[in-house]
Amino acid sequence: MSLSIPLKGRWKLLNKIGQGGFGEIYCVYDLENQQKAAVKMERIDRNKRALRLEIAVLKKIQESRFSANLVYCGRNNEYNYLVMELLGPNLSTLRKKQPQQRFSLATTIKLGVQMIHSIEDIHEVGYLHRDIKPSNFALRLAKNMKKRNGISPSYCVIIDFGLSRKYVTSEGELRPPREEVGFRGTARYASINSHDGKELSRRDDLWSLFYLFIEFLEGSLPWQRLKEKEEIAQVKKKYTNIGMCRDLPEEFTTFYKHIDSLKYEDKPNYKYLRRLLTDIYHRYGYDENTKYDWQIVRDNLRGVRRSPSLAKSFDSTIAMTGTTNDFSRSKKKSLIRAFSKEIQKEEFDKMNDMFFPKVQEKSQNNSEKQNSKQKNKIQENNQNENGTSKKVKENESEINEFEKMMKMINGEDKSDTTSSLNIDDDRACCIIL
Ligand SMILES: Nc1ncnc2c1ncn2[C@@H]1O[C@H](COP(=O)(O)OP(=O)(O)OP(=O)(O)O)[C@@H](O)[C@H]1O
Repeated sequence: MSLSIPLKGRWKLLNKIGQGGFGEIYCVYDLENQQKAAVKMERIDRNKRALRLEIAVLKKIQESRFSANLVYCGRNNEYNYLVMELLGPNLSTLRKKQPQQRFSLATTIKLGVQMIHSIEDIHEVGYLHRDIKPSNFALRLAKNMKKRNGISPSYCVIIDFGLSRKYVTSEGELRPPREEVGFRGTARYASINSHDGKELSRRDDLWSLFYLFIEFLEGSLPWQRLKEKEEIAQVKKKYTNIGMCRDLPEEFTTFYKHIDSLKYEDKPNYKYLRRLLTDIYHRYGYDENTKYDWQIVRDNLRGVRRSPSLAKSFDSTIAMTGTTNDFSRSKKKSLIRAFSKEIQKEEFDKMNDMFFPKVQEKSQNNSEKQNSKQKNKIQENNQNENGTSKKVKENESEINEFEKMMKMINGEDKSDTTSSLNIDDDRACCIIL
């Protein structure tokens, strides 16, 4: 596609930053506010479309600190597109850059608590994500960390709602499970229920998160090298908590047991799961100064060259956070004990609240202001963007639905909500290994 013509005369395409099964992600330059943003593009002649659903879910979780800011959605002759906040690297890329391709316990826990929050927030608005995996979490850029309405946004953000599904009815009741459904998600992280063709529920997003934790801490999963999803399923079924959590703090076994106890209809105890992680954090003596692995590696590179004493203290820090692979797991644990500070549980709770305050309502005022700003912008350019392509044959009602949603998202139609959209949840499904 041409990179020279700005989308809607406003977003100039700079470079491609991501490619997924459903679309391409570009970094764009916003000529209006001189800021960079990200655009997800989906060809309108594709058979399987996911962007409409993605926009609907992203809109619904805009109140969450764990979502990317939705800026605009539109269509031109070739693409449906979504303009959103530009994020940093995804967690899969970051992990692969770590020594032995694994994260420390501290980093895994800090990210883990945020990931549980983000999953809870999606569930709260009635959707399952159904594709929880490291590349579907990305870091927020430092310049976007400033408070919005007094609330600090999270550092780790959940993305990609192309495989989401509404699990409640419009009355808020749980949808009854279908007898048999096809495989959904990404084979490496999919729950056994998904392999078995069962209807997924809230517990399944947490199963994927559990596999993600193991990969973060161990550097790989036991089925890492397998390509066929049937083979992956066989190996997954052999691994119980004993095999998976053997070398990990006992709380991971408790985590496993909790999600294993959940039935289709059960609501997971998100708070309890977060608590299990923060208990480990507390016990190992990590505190608010404990850095993410990528920050340590960066500082380490700077510091070691400058001063030997600083280098020594970095060695201690690295031992505590487990970013080096020169230490065995037990050596790391004993070093952590040696360095750990005795902090009180109450203090830790305070610290946890400070890091991960509860999601609060953003002020109505602000979103109204945003809506009216966007409304003005869309009115200026409406003529060019809303026409349907003569070259591409499309289903009329689908176009109408997308445009209806565009109007609502971009602030032109305030009477509507995404829940009234007729989105066929499973149309976008595909098997991704
Ligand atoms: N807002 C963003 N800012 C920066 N990078 C992003 C953004 N959104 C997505 N990306 C990058 O693009 C990659 C692919 O994005 P996404 O998962 O949304 O696409 P997808 O087509 O649904 O992918 P998949 O088929 O893997 O599920 C992400 O892993 C991330 O690295």
